[in-house]
Amino acid sequence: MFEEFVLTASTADLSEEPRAREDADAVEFRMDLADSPLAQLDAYDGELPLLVTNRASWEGGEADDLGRFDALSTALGHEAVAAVDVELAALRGNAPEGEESHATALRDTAREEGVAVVVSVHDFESTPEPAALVDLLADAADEGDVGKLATTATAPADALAMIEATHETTAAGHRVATMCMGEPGRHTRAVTPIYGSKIGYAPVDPANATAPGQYPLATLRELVDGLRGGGTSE
Ligand SMILES: O=C1C[C@@](O)(C(=O)O)C[C@@H](O)[C@@H]1O
Repeated sequence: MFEEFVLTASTADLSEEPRAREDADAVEFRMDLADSPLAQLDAYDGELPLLVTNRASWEGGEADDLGRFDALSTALGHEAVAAVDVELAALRGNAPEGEESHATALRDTAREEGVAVVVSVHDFESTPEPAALVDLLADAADEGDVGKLATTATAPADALAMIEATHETTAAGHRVATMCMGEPGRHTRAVTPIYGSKIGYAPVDPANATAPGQYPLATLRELVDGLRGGGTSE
C-alpha cells in the first residue's frame, strides 16, 4: 500500500463506506471521533481497506489516554485494516509518559500483521520553513512506511514551502504524504500528489470534515486525477 497515491475517505462512521467507494481508494477510520469504534470494526464488511487513526488529544485528536493503543492493537487484527497511523512524537518520546513504549510496540505488531505504518506530524498553528519541513518528513518516513505531515497555511508561501518539501523528500527517496490545513493551503491537497505525496484525505460528508480546508471527497478525486493526466492532448 502507498506505492501509488491513495485517496482516503475520512470518517468516524464506517456505515458511510458504500458512499465512498466510487471516489476513494481506502477509508481513514477516525476511531477517536467514533462511537463504539471496535464494535464498528467488528461489523465492517465493506470493500475498501481501512487506515485506522486514533488521534491523541495532545496532537489535535480526541483520544486522551494510553488506552488508544489497546484499541489500535485490537484493530490491527481485523482483516480489513491495511494501515495504522502513529504520531511521530509518540515514537520519538516527545509525548506524554508511556507513549513511546506503547507506540513502538504497536509498530512491531503492525509489522508482524503486515499492516503499513503511517507516521504523522501535525502543526495546527503554522508552517515551518522548508528545511524544517524536510527534516520532519525525513524523520517521519524513517520511522514507518510513510511519513505524513499536515501543517497550517496562513499565506501562499506556506503552501509553496509544503510543495517544495514534498518534492525534495520524494526526490531523496522518502515516501511521504503532505497537505496544508486552512484556506490558503487548500490547493496543496490537490497539488502535492504531483510532487510525490502518497495519501489524500477528504470527508465523505463535507459537514464532517476531519481537518480545516479539506475538499469534499468527489472534488479531491476529480482534482487529483484531472491534474495528473487524462487530458485530451499531450
Ligand atoms: O492526519 C490527518 C490529515 C488530516 O489532518 C488532514 O489535514 O486532512 C485529516 C486527519 O483525519 C488525518 O488523520
